[in-house]
Order: sequence, then C-alpha cells, then structure tokens
Amino acid sequence: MTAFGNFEALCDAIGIDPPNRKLMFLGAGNMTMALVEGCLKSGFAQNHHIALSCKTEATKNKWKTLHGFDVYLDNKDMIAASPKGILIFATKPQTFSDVFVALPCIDQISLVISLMTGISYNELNEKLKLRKCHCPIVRLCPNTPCAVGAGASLISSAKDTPENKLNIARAIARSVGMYQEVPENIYNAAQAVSGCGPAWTYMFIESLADGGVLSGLTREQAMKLAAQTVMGAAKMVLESGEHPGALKDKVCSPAGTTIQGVRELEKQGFRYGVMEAVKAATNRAEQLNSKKE
Ligand SMILES: NC(=O)C1=CN([C@@H]2O[C@H](COP(=O)(O)OP(=O)(O)OC[C@H]3O[C@@H](n4cnc5c(N)ncnc54)[C@H](OP(=O)(O)O)[C@@H]3O)[C@@H](O)[C@H]2O)C=CC1
Ligand SMILES: O=C(O)[C@@H]1CCC=N1
Repeated sequence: MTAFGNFEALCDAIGIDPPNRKLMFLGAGNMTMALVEGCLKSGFAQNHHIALSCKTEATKNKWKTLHGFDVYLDNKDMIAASPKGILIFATKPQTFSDVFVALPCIDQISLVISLMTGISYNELNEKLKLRKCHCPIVRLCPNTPCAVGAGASLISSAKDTPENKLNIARAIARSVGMYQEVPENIYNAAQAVSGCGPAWTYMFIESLADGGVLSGLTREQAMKLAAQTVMGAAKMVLESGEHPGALKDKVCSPAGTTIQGVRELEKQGFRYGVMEAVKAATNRAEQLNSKKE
C-alpha cells in the first residue's frame, strides 16, 4: 500500500472498470520479475492484477508455475483481454522495433509505462500514435532491488500528464522503494546511477568478499559481512545526512588500516573507474534511442 492507495483505488479514481484493472507487462524478464514481486509483496497489487507476455514457452511456464498469472505468447491476445488496462513496455530496447511492428491498435489503453532504457518519450509517442494510442506515456526506470522493497526508481513524463494517471506510475514505484521524478534530459544519466548501479554494487560486494576469502575468511562469512557492510554504509548516507567523504573520514584512523586501503583503491583508479562506468552507461542509453543493436 502506498500514500497513493492500492491499484484498485487508483483504477477507481480514473474510472478503469474491474475487467480492465490489469498491469500488462509486455516482456517478462528480470526487471518485470523484480517489479512484480515488489508490487505483490507490498500489497499494492494482487495476482489477478498482473498479465504478462513473453517470447518463449519456458518463460511462460515459469510464470504460470510461480504465480499462476495470465501469461501470453502473443501481445495482441494480452491486450485484447484488457484493452483499457495499463500497458507496460518491458522488453529490451533493442526489441522495441519488432514489438512495435506486431502491435495492434491500442486506442483504448489507459496509460502506457515504458521501462525501456534509451527509448525517448518522443520516439515512443511518435510510434504509439501510429497505433492510435493517445493516452499518457510515462517513462519509469526501476531497479532490481524493487524485488525486496528497496528500489530506487525514476519517473519522467510530459508536463501535461494528468496527475491521476501519473499517480499510477508513482504508486508502483513507491510501493517497491523510493523514486525521483526527473526531466528527460538527465534520465539517461540517472538510469546509469540507479538502474545500472546495482550491478556494480554487487561487483563491489563480491570483490570485498573475495578480499576476505583471500585473507582467510570462509566465503559465507565474507559474503554476509560484505553485503551487510554495504547496506549499513548506504543507510548511514541516507539517514545521517552526512557527506560520504565525512563518513569515510570517521572510519580512517591516522596511520591505521583503512587509509592504507583508500590509498590502494585510489592507486587502482577506483573512483575514476566508477565515474567512467556511469558515463559509459549514459552514453550507451543515448545510443540506444537511435541504434537498435
Ligand atoms: N534489468 C534491469 O536491472 C533493468 C532493466 N530495465 C529495462 O527493462 C527492460 C527489460 O529488461 P530485463 O527485464 O532486464 O530484460 P530480459 O531480457 O530479462 O527480459 C526481456 C523479456 O522480454 C520478452 N520478450 C522478448 N521479445 C518479446 C516480444 N516480442 N513480445 C513480448 N515479450 C518479449 C522476453 O521473453 P522470453 O523470456 O520468453 O525470452 C523476456 O521475458 C529493458 O528495456 C531494460 O532497459 C530498466 C532498469 C533496470
Ligand atoms: O543494462 C541495461 O541496459 C539495463 C538498463 C538498466 C539496467 N539494466
């Protein structure tokens, strides 16, 4: 449940009738799984609110077995079952052209949400108009920690998006963590930080644990210590209001152990490496809008 209410309440507010109260995920991969798990765990939506489409029988069977959702191998069938529902584009951006070509007329859809990295609002708007879609389009970039209610999502929308429809995207994002609304000109950079960031953070956790194993800890000990340490440090940044540099200084004793590690990380280009990763991901998102490979 969120400050915006649950999915039923939001559908009431915009007049979506019960048979159309569906979050239709066009694409049922990693991000859909994280978002759906988070929405169900938080109580924002229930199983019967979810419909999914995918390409392979294997994915279809996985979802059927896990949750018993309505799963479709043809996007047209999913949309035909709830033509006034919420359509969520959740395939890879590289597949958008193929998806679009086979997309039926979607003139009754209440709201389009796109998770696709790099596909701009204008590109979506132009393409979807060709399918007679004139409803609001919202870009939403969740991240995989949404699965455990600790997501950091981004929302970007046109200025004239009606509040009651935008609230559906806000409520989804809020039900699975926190979100920021950002203008589209910084969306790619922001998605690099929060959308891609979990992957690099997992790499850091793994490396921290590897270091522990190198020095004699068991893998299990090292992994738990590393993950809890990253979570604790993140909580300190969010809750103390202190700059991460000041928090770092409180760990570094004069002539102590930590500062030796800081020196080594700087020698290895740690900060530069992370900054370049954000820049590379941002550039790639920009490329994906025009290039489909
Ligand atoms: N993963 C992440 O952390 C994040 C991802 N995103 C964005 O979310 C989107 C999805 O990413 P992710 O979940 O990782 O991707 P995945 O590759 O895990 O999932 C893609 C899904 O799309 C399905 N699919 C492929 N073609 C079609 C089609 N024509 N019709 C219907 N479904 C189709 C696939 O089906 P099948 O399984 O049967 O092959 C699969 O279920 C991307 O646009 C990405 O940019 C945004 C933020 C974070
Ligand atoms: O790697 C990707 O393109 C997607 C988008 C953000 C995270 N994963």
